[in-house]
Amino acid sequence: MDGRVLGLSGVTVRRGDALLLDGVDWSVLEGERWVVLGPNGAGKTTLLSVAFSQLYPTSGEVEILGEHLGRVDVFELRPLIGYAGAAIANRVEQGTPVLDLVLSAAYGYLGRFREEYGVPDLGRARALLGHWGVGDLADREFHTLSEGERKRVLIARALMSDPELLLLDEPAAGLDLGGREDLLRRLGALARNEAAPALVVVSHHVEEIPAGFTHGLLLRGGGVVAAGPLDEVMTADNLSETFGLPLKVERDGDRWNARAV
Ligand SMILES: Nc1ncnc2c1ncn2[C@@H]1O[C@H](COP(=O)(O)OP(=O)(O)OP(=O)(O)O)[C@@H](O)[C@H]1O
Repeated sequence: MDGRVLGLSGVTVRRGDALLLDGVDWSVLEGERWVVLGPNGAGKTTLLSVAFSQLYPTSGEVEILGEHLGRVDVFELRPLIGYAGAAIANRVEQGTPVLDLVLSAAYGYLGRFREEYGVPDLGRARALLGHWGVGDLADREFHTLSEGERKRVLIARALMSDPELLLLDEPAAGLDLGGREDLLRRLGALARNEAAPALVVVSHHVEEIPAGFTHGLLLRGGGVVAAGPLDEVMTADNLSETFGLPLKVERDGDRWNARAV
């Protein structure tokens, strides 16, 4: 695998006349922690769907964990990739208990208790929920949880199969200030854990980049504006081009903020 967890080369996704991704080149190496930033409609979710082996590009090459998309059984590949986002949350059946949702991830499906789980699985699921601060919600129905609680449950679920690549689509969206800061603190701790998988987090806001993140990919109109180490990528010029307005960008310790000028 050469230390490369994800490799996209000339990846283009078309739907009718729409160009969702436009010749994207991108590599993620073991140990890297990436944020993907861009405005609404930039192609971030589309990019994550490709990285999760859920969407095949119209053209270009995709290598995930050393396997080439199109030449690998994606049902064997997907348990090695953790994914959390609205695409999962929206598909959870009404009445699904939190613990079942987390457990089912280890078997590559979504939802209800369908088979006998081993004691180690149960222990791991409860431990992950506890680690993400939602251990007391294990027996609640997923759809009765608050937005912040759901986000944390979905991250625990994404980690259940001990993935080598973790993809989080807008984990902080919809959270209040306290919920956002709590989640960013937990993601920061994950980022600093050397045993953690390679991380890719999608966001609209530079304020949501957790401490400890190393790289950034800026997307606009399906194309890459800039990609590389955060210090090189997070310039006012790059972010202004990405979001289509003049921005001032500041780094405050391990965190970033941006505002219009
Ligand atoms: N099936 C489709 N047919 C046509 N256009 C599509 C289709 N799916 C997505 N798009 C368009 O592709 C673009 C990229 O969508 P995508 O969801 O990847 O963007 P995004 O960066 O995640 O946006 P947001 O931040 O709003 O979630 C959008 O303009 C969207 O309307």
